[in-house]
Amino acid sequence: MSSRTTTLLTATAISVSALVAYALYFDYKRRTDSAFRKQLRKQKKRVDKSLAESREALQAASQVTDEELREALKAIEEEPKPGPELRENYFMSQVAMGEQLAARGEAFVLPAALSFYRALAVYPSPSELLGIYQKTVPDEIVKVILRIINLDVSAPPQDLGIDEGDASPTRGPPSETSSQEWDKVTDPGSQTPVSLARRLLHELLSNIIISRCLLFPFGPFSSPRKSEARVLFTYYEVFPPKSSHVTIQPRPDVPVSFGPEKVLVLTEDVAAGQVIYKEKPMLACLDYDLQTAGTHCTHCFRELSTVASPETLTSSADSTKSKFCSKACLQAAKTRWFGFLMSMDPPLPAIVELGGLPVTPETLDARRAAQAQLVAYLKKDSRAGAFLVAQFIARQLTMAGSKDLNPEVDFAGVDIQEYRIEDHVERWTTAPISPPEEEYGLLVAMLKATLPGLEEFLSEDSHKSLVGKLVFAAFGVCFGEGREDRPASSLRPEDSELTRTPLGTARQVGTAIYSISSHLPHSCEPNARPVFSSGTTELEIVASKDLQKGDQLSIAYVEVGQRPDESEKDCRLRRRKELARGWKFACQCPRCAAEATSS
Ligand SMILES: C[S@+](CC[C@H](N)C(=O)[O-])C[C@H]1O[C@@H](n2cnc3c(N)ncnc32)[C@H](O)[C@@H]1O
Repeated sequence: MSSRTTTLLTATAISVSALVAYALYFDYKRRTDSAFRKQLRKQKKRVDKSLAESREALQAASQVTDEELREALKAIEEEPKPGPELRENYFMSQVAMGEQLAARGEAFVLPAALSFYRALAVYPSPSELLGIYQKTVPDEIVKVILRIINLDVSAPPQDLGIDEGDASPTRGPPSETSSQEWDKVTDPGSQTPVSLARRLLHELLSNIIISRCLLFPFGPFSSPRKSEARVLFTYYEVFPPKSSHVTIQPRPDVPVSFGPEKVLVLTEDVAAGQVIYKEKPMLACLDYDLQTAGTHCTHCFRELSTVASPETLTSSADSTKSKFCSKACLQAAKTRWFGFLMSMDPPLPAIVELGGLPVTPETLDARRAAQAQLVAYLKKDSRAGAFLVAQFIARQLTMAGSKDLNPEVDFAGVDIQEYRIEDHVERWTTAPISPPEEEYGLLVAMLKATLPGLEEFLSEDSHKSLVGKLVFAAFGVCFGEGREDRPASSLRPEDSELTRTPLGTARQVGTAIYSISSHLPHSCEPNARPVFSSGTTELEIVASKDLQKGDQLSIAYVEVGQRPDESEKDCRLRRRKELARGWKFACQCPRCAAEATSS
């Protein structure tokens, strides 16, 4: 027998005999000693009382009313607050206390939640800490913390006291947080911490929308802000994924090079007709006439006549009457953008409803009306830009608000957890276009009606810059040879939104944006073509001829073939006009150069 087994058996034997001995002694005393009996009765009363107290506390924790939480919140607000130098210690002690209370069981749910809340209120990056709580603190406590935050939302907005120009996200655990970050938690000139909910909302929005994309756009190979260095250094190493058989490279400085600053280069030989890579869209907007006709899936554009029973949202929740070809499409749209943009669902369900928008018939009506106006705007001259911008904002928020920060497996078909939609878009160049004035107002109204405060983060300039990025990267999704029945635009060609498609924008069913293919330049003599063979928005880039490793890929943004009634000169002129009007560039492709000298 091993010494360990012996020790265990000995220990068990001793405890069993000790228990038996104690039971015999206890029984003897109870029968013979009246003082012992009295003491026992007293003890029982004490135990009963404390049990009743715990039961009450337990009930109080699970049934704690908003009123009680509001009082607790008020009491916390009145507590003296630690100055900047003591804030970190205060944070540590509140987390430690929260952990101790949480370990004491259900009766301590409320006090534990209050301690965690106090810690959150002084932490420089509350949404990050909330994410940590969600992974490490018992669910019932997190629920109470979220309820307190929601109550906090109704507090009047205060000056956040955060320097927006330095709103870089604080990453890493609390110990890595710099002392400067701890200083940011307070209003300047006062010791009152700003409303936690406002700080959460502000942090979420400024980190994502403002600092990451709109106010500080930077070119793909230009010097990054410090906090973004890690992302920039590795971005082009992991994106595009190896399976796409292409890399993004700075344009080589050779005499016949044309167009964009960076190019897509093949990493292996491919034969004519071979699919080089496939990718799903980051954003997609069905043409208005098809959306209202209900003939195509709002998410993947699949024709619904090919589907047994399309899915719809309950009618009251969807002002657009959208239809989906499958539960998967309905779910994907709902969680990524549709829920935010086109439904009456809470805008940020996964974290907490930070908007503070009271849910009343009036606020719901206002939200519904703003959504309907935005959708109706699509009709006007078939403009998808405003809707794509709204989708882009919605996707950033829903991704950031999602509990597990799901990887973006839905586009480019790869797990690129580190790089989200904004990481791609911020690397794109902004085209010099001015969207119609009313567009900005419509977007602002929609954001305001969905998540009040959000509209402050979309300035006219940032809207313009986003439209310039998104519209210029847009592809026209065409099935087969394209459709014949797209309503004609009444606009001058230079004012219309054009999409990249060799079949012509007039033949598309909708507009979609792709992370890899946005980098494909135009050539009037392209070596690859976009194809939608699955009858959905999934894009395939197919080689038009045998290609070799190292070749730069190009596609035709417009119809490049010489029509029967056209001379070579006319064809050249038509292509160049369309490119200049639609994409504001003078085509410098080899064919244009060659034809310029021959004519
Ligand atoms: C594929 S690139 C843009 C890539 C990426 N979306 C970005 O913004 O960095 C498209 C841009 O490159 C330029 N471009 C593409 N093809 C061109 C061509 N044939 N001649 C001249 N410029 C071209 C135009 O400025 C066009 O808007």
